[in-house]
Amino acid sequence: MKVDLPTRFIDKMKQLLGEEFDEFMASYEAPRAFGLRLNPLKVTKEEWRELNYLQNPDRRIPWTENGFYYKEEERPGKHPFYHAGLYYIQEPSAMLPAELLDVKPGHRVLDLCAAPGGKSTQIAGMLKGSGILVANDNASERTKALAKNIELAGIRNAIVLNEEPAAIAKSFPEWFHRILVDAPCSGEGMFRKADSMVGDWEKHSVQKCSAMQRDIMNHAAKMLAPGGLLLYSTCTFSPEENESQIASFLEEHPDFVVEPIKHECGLRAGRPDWVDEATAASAGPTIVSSLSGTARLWPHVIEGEGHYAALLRKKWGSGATEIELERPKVSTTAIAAAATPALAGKMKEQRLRKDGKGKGAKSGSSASDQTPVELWEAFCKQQLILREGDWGSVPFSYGERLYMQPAGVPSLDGLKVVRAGWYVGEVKWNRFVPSQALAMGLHRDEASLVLELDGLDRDEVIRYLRGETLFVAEDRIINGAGDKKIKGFVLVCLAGRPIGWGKYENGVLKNELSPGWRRT
Ligand SMILES: C[S@@+](CC[C@H](N)C(=O)[O-])C[C@H]1O[C@@H](n2cnc3c(N)ncnc32)[C@H](O)[C@@H]1O
Repeated sequence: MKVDLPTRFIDKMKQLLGEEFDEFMASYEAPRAFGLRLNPLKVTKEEWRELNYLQNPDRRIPWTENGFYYKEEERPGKHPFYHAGLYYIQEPSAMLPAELLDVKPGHRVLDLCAAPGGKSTQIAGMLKGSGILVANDNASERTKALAKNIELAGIRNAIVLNEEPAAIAKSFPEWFHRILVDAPCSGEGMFRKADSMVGDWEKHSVQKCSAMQRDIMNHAAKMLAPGGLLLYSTCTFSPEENESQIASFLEEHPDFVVEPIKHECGLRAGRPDWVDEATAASAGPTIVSSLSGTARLWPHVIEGEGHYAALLRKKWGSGATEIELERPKVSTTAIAAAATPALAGKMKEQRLRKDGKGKGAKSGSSASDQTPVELWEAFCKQQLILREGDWGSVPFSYGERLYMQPAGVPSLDGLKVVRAGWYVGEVKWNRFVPSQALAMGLHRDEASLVLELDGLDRDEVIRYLRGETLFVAEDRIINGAGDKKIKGFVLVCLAGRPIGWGKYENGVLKNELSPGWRRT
């Protein structure tokens, strides 16, 4: 493929790469590599192989656990499995940073520049539903895609913010075990992916990006608990935004050190020799030489567009103790007992009603005193089959909207909150209406009524995804509650994974997919 690269970029790369420059340039003529990353919350590698979807299911992306190459013509973004959240389509190199962060179940993780959510969904897979993911982006429009991708992936333990890092740092001092700063950058590694990136590169200078990155990193540093890990990454090649950026950071933050990354699976060492003279002189040789422990992916070495990653550890302070990793123990019975958490973030959509009563709870023909939390509990009893201890979260109403918020989150007061937790539904006309996010986050066996669409009948699946009503014989509805009449909300599944709700009565399944979730 032909890419018109900026002359200034070519000259700079020639100077940096020396003998390797021709190979680097030749990579721009080669076809792009396409990647998808399995969502372990939905499918294991073995199950994926059995689904037999990709022509070559064994083409692993070497530096990731769940990444696979696919051929462009396979178009996985169009497949119904995409709508079931089985995978995320992601540029192969972009799968590296989250993989390096060593996220474990129970961790509190911040993804500070998260939209549209590629790395957040990857991190959530590593958390396996336990711990807390705070996903933030300062671009309001982009947080919509972020929230949707988190919901599509069936993530239950995430909070989505739309904030500047300085604001978050006030609420979460030294709170996170892991932080990812996938920084806004000049995007030199994206030139082959999108022509527009070349124009953007001309507009956003390397210097401007580097100042932004510095500010973001300074705030990230404040939020990391002692002993925690901070992963800084960019999809650009410029040393100013990579090695020099990290050298300056380490100089300003003597409580951080480079945690060396293993240079295997095509990863190359970071380049201390590319740190500019002034920065190198001021940071000193110990810091500069440690930069060889950072990593680069190069498009002429691996199948992918290229990336830079630096893993930094915050040293233990004197007397600091390992921050507690236990998952907060909240049983499902606590759903009934829990009060609304003391949290009143500045939600983007609505203002918090502290009495827990939404507008919907008061409107409608038969006014009732039931709060959204009570209506949600009633819905849980009728429509869901919950297991004791399944949900480490507490219900939280925001106007008519109901969230399950991971237990132990500090006050979000004053922050712009896009999702205060797992958005499970809202009260409309005095009834609880389950959300698409609830459907996507449930396991098939957690719903009382389930319809498994016939995977072989693509037509039925596509009609459902387009928002059409389906006519379904009653004996096809799986009735997990046993004694219940088959009527009401049915969790519609494909290959055992939810894709949305339908409302069933007398052979008719009314489609409950909202327009934003339908396939066009
Ligand atoms: C490289 S992209 C992130 C991609 C994302 N991590 C993913 O994997 O899908 C960088 C993001 O940083 C966001 N951003 C820019 N300045 C920011 C700031 N000061 N604070 C937080 N996010 C910022 C941009 O809106 C953009 O979405």
